[in-house]
Amino acid sequence: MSPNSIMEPTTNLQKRAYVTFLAGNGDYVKGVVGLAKGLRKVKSAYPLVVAILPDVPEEHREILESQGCIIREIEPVYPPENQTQFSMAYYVINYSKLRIWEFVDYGKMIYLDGDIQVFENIDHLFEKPTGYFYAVKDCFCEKTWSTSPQYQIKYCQQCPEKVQWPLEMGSPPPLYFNAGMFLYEPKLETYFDLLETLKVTTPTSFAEQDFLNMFFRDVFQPIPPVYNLVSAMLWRHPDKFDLDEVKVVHYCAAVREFTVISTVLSTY
Ligand SMILES: O=c1ccn([C@@H]2O[C@H](COP(=O)(O)OP(=O)(O)O)[C@@H](O)[C@H]2O)c(=O)[nH]1
Ligand SMILES: OC[C@H]1O[C@H](O[C@@H]2[C@@H](O)[C@H](O)[C@@H](O)[C@H](O)[C@@H]2O)[C@H](O)[C@@H](O)[C@H]1O
Repeated sequence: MSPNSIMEPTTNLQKRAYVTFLAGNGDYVKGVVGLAKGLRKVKSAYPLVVAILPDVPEEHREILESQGCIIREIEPVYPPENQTQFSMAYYVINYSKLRIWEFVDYGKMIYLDGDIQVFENIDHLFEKPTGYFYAVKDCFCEKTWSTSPQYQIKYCQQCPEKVQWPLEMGSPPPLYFNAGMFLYEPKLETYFDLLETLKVTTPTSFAEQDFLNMFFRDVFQPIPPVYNLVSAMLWRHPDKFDLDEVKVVHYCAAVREFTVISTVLSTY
């Protein structure tokens, strides 16, 4: 079958949506419901697509549909066989996020993790110039990074002025984004390239986040932390953002830190 006979869904470059990922029958569905409510509350003009693995129960699918979500079942994506110790064992299922590049009936999509809440409208991000991958720089200061050279020398890209990257360690790591929120353009060519590249890429601690950082390194455009405030930023780098300007909060923290997050956010 010649390549041009592959039936491609019609791409509508003006068609936009938010998209998240849901796996399993646990509490993440509550996060996705919160995300759907948050987007509605800030009067977003675009729907929320939920890419779900087959293990999401019918009851959860119905709850999401009742919240106006567009459900799309995807097949899991697994990294090559490996002995990698992921920073969190369950990260292995996060490679399934790569399926969202197949949603080519949309021209642009903003991916948001299910543990994210949107407090102000961010629809304007869709007007960003095409051809780039927009995301927020991550922080290396949490224990989850303890096996990384950055953590071991207390270097963080959020404050490179504090601990200089030593010359003897070569060039500093390239800018690195958190993969819990990003603006991207679904394209089949990119999708197939992602899957083929994954087959020959050794998995590392942060699973698909590391992989996406490697894959999009040349087109990654950092956007301000107010678009994906990784919770650790509240206690690690409070000087790097204005809490009054925060639009999106990413609750990716150990449970004990939720008290800090809720205390700090409740004062605003
Ligand atoms: O068992 C799981 C694990 C992860 N996720 C989805 O994958 C995202 C990324 O995982 P997680 O939030 O745990 O990563 P973090 O940003 O907290 O490291 C979640 O927000 C969910 O949207 C899920 O649905 N079920
Ligand atoms: O599978 C890898 C995950 O990596 C990222 O989470 C991490 C990262 O933010 C670290 O910097 C934090 O220290 C850590 O707590 C947090 O879990 C993404 O948010 C998530 O969507 C997913 O890609």
